[in-house]
Amino acid sequence: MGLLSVLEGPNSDFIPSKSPDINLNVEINIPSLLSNMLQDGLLKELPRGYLCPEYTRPTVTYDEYDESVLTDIPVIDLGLLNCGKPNAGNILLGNLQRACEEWGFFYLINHGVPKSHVQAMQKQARQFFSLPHHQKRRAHIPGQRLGYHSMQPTTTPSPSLHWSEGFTMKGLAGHVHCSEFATRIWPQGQEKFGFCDVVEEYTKSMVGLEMKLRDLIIESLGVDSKHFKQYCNPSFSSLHLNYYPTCPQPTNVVGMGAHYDMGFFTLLAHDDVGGLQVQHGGKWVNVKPRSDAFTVNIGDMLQALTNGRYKSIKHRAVVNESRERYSIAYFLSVNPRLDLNPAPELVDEQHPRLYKPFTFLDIYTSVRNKHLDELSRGAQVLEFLRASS
Ligand SMILES: O=C(O)CCC(=O)C(=O)O
Ligand SMILES: [Fe+2]
Repeated sequence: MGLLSVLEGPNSDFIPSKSPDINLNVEINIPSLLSNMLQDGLLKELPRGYLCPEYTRPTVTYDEYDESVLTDIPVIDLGLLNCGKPNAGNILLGNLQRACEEWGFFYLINHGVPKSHVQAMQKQARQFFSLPHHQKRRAHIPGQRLGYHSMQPTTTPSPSLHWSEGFTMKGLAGHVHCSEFATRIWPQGQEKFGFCDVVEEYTKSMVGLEMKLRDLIIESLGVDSKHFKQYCNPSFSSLHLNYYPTCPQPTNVVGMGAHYDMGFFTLLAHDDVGGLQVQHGGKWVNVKPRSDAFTVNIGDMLQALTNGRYKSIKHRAVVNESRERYSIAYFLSVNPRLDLNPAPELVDEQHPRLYKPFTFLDIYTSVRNKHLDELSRGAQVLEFLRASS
């Protein structure tokens, strides 16, 4: 089979290469195709653009679990809300407060989202990413953090390409715009209805859960909720599907480089293949997927609104040689045009204001571009917004 015919379509996104890694003068930055070509022997080596510099190379492989640390990862049980036991609600709020202060990350169990909704969404993600490349590309919108990307655009610049593909849908109050994408991907097919129905059902579940969790997080801070709600009312949310194909050199690449999520918090549904790593106490920790749980990570905007009390956590995704992986991230973000100010109750003499006022939009229009190098080396964007600098 000729190399170009592997691209299976007229519209493929190969990029002319200055120093070709393969015989033809093209470099194909599509991890799923590269993975197949490496397996079939059509390609001998990973294209150089994917190889990590030493300092970002994964040091822990995807399934090395440190049980002693795993048992420390906080577990937040929403079942405590309705269990009828006295004081259960306060126990839940205390647990949540500690999880957000000490980790910025937790497993969320008894969350009320039916397993069937998660499984249906995972099935749709698998179906979408297994389409021929030219068909997935119909959902590609150049230059935007929206739609399908074979080169994932992440908020944090990365020194190497990510070994993953992504598909982002955005919308307000959980109404993510799905049907335009679906009609482009399947102009004649019935598949579009199935896809949109599942996305709608899943996001509806996520909105319910997101609101419940948002209110609990605010309650756990013991502050007036009005201050927080102005930033996420209506909720600015997005649904992001991740696909990590198998890779023959998993310790030389990253599925998704180290980053902090920018928003309020992220609800992540995993399949049973590990790959998420979070940084805690200076070490990378592999997070074992739990089929009964979402993982939740606090984002930078919540860190700023709480004046640094709740921590955004650095995380990344690693890949492996034998099992492809899918994850579904639901991001709750903030109104991009509002100045972010901490809750007044969280600023006092002992806790002076940590960050200057800034908007979410400022990050994209100026802050990020001024600090690309530091960010690609793992810095958090909030470091450049310190009130004292
Ligand atoms: O797939 C994962 O485990 C991580 C995904 C992630 O961090 C993201 O989509 O922001
Ligand atoms: Fe993330």
